[in-house]
Amino acid sequence: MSEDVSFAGEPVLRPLPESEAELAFEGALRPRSLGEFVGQSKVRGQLQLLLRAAAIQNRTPDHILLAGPPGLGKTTLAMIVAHESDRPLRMSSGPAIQHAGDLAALLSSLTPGEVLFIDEIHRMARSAEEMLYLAMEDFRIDIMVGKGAGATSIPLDLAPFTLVGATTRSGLLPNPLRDRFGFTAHLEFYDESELEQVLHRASLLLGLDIDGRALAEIAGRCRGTPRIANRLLRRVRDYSLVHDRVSGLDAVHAALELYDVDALGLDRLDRAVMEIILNRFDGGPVGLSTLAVSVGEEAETIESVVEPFLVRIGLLIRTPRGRVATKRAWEHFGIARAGAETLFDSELG
Ligand SMILES: Nc1ncnc2c1ncn2[C@@H]1O[C@H](COP(=O)(O)OP(=O)(O)OP(=O)(O)O)[C@@H](O)[C@H]1O
Repeated sequence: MSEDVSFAGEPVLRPLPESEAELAFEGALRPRSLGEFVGQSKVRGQLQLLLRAAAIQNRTPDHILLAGPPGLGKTTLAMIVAHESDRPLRMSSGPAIQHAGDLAALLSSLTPGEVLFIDEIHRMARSAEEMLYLAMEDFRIDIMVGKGAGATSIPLDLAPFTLVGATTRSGLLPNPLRDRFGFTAHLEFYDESELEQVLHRASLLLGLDIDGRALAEIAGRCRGTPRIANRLLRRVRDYSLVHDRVSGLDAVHAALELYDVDALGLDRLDRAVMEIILNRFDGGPVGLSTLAVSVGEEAETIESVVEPFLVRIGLLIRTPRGRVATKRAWEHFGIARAGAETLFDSELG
């Protein structure tokens, strides 16, 4: 059985109750304090300072913007901000706030000191965004009553609150909104040693007895993303449950092969994209829309989910003429080009 482990004085982690361990959705594995939160040490230090200063002055912490790709811990940190400042948390999302009235109802119902988390804040309606400017700065909103010439605005004071916004597309936020956050944290992808810590912690909570080599193998294939790490760990757990004779590393290799995750962490869609570029477009360049149609996916999915990873691990480059496969891509997919240098070389001169 896995040993107890504490994170720098944090509560000792013990396996979840059997029922919860079996249903261990993300929530059950989610860190509940900054001490349990693995990696992102700079962000953790900045948040800890901001929260402690607010506590000393007995005021609500400044508004916080959490930016970064999916699965890196933005929601987790929002929950930790509420937990560490011992304040209630209210959760919403940009898509759920499609009118200023939606936001007015939300803001006016907040209790003093409440933490309001708005996920995907870049997808909030513009009219609501403009209402947020005054709310963030003066804890006040102006409610428009009536229409046309007879319309009047009624000021409504709000309870002081802390807004935590999360976004995967910070470039889409208008400057007036971005400027009103007292602190913006940029979450980076995790390195393999941090992901091994995430996995070790999750294995303790899941009551999994899995060796370090197996955790290292998973860490190398989860695209620098804790959400993916935990998901792959659960698949390995399932595989070991069904094939109870299989050891840690064998279970990892067998499970990840079954779920189509290769040695670099590429999944089915990643490989489909790369194989189209390599085989159908001879390494590229190929435009985003052509690529999306060829693999039958939305261009947005290709651009915001698939490509950042392929670029980050050096299989793809984005050029003005389109996407181009790198030499490493040809090697990884074991496709020899007949003699000629890859376009990648000529692209870079
Ligand atoms: N630093 C971390 N340490 C340990 N586990 C983590 C960490 N960050 C994230 N996780 C795990 O990954 C899961 C996903 O994290 P989270 O939901 O916070 O990501 P997110 O950035 O909000 O994603 P999205 O942008 O898709 O909403 C969490 O449930 C948690 O179990």
